[in-house]
Amino acid sequence: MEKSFYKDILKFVASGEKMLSILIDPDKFANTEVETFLGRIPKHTTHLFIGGSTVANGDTEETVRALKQKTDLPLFLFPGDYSQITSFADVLLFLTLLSGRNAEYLIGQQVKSIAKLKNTSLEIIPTGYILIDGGNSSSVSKVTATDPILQTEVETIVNTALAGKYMGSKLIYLEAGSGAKFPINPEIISKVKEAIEIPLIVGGGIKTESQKQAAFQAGADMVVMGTIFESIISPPSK
Ligand SMILES: CC(C)=CCC/C(C)=C/CC/C(C)=C/CC/C(C)=C/COP(=O)(O)OP(=O)(O)O
Ligand SMILES: O=P(O)(O)OC[C@@H](O)CO
Ligand SMILES: [Mg+2]
Repeated sequence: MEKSFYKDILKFVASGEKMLSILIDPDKFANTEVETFLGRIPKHTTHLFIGGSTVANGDTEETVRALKQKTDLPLFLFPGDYSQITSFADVLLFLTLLSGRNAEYLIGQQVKSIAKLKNTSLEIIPTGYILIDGGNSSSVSKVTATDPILQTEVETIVNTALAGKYMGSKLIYLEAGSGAKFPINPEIISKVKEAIEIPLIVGGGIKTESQKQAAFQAGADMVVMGTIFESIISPPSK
């Protein structure tokens, strides 16, 4: 049977085994030090996400190729822009920014990406992406010119996740923004998890083991950590 990274995620969820993804921003990553990086991220890392809100053209592909040579971890593209798509990765998280009302990030980018998807074997996973206030102004908010949903707007967050599910999202990603001051409140995570059966990803501002465990206990199936691991290696002179 053909390999499916999405089915693997469903297996994790079914067994109750939690997933940890480390986010690599190609602009802040030294490709020559991939081995050092891989040696220092947590042993229980299950996935690598590669992407950034703004990444110079070609950088994502170089980083993906460097990683591919040194690891068997699944490489998931988590792009801020369709130009970051490269067929050397395993999966493309086909994001739609459900929290915003900017048509460019609801459908514009997705249409632009199609030319890049012809002749690739990337597995495409429709992903409803919901930006929630993390206490500071995030790059995603700036780049997309959209406001995050406030953490007090729990019903709106839950309804947004459900609407995403009915529109076909196979994953829901609750995002507090890279480098968020505070992560998403566990209460929000549990309310969303109660409402949707599809796998739930949570990220943004998670820096400590206890924050990670709190997200898992509340119902996150996968936690994404980025900024906290960026200091392991820094790029030469980007
Ligand atoms: C082509 C497709 C299907 C999607 C791309 C276009 C869409 C809809 C993107 C969603 C909105 C967006 C801009 C997401 C960016 C996600 C991301 C990689 C965040 C990480 O942000 P950093 O670049 O680490 O931020 P800092 O630079 O502040 O650390
Ligand atoms: O960089 P941090 O704050 O860990 O956030 C990770 C990810 O959710 C950002 O898109
Ligand atoms: Mg970042």
